[in-house]
Amino acid sequence: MAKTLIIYATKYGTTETCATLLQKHLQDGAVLQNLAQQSKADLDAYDTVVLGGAVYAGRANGRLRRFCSANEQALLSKRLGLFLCMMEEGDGAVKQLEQNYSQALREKALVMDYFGGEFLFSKMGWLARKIIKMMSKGDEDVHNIREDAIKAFAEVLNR
Ligand SMILES: Cc1cc2nc3c(=O)[nH]c(=O)nc-3n(C[C@H](O)[C@H](O)[C@H](O)COP(=O)(O)O)c2cc1C
Repeated sequence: MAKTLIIYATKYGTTETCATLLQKHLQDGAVLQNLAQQSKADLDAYDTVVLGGAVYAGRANGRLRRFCSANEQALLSKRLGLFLCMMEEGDGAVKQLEQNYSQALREKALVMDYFGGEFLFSKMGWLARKIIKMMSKGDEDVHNIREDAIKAFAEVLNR
């Protein structure tokens, strides 16, 4: 039985890409769970749980936030990893992690990081496309996944 469960929420697919990259770097054969397909998890079956989602207008994916608050007690008994996808970097990204995961989860986490993000225009609805086009001053897809951070995150959990 795999010992690690990676639970994630995504709107445009980037968090899923990052979760899959993380799965490849984890040694014990982690299982992926998309909260849009299955919103409840059998946490008893795993000793390590990774939570991930993306930030939109300063807030993490609602499915992820709801899962974290509904399962906080169970999550606090696990080896825990927390990540978020976003375009912000540095201090801004650290602030998003602090604002979107509870203090209890952050204190319990063995590892917490941001994995970067992407703008994938073909996957956005018209409103998001319009807003992001204005913000990024262009309509070219942007790929900014921090693969080194994903690898380093996995290495902590592999110890
Ligand atoms: C409508 C919209 C709002 C966004 N707001 C933010 C934001 O406030 N801060 C940020 O760092 N990134 C923001 N992003 C970037 C997303 O976090 C990034 O596109 C991420 O890769 C999306 O992940 P997903 O494909 O898993 O949904 C936004 C993207 C969209 C489309």
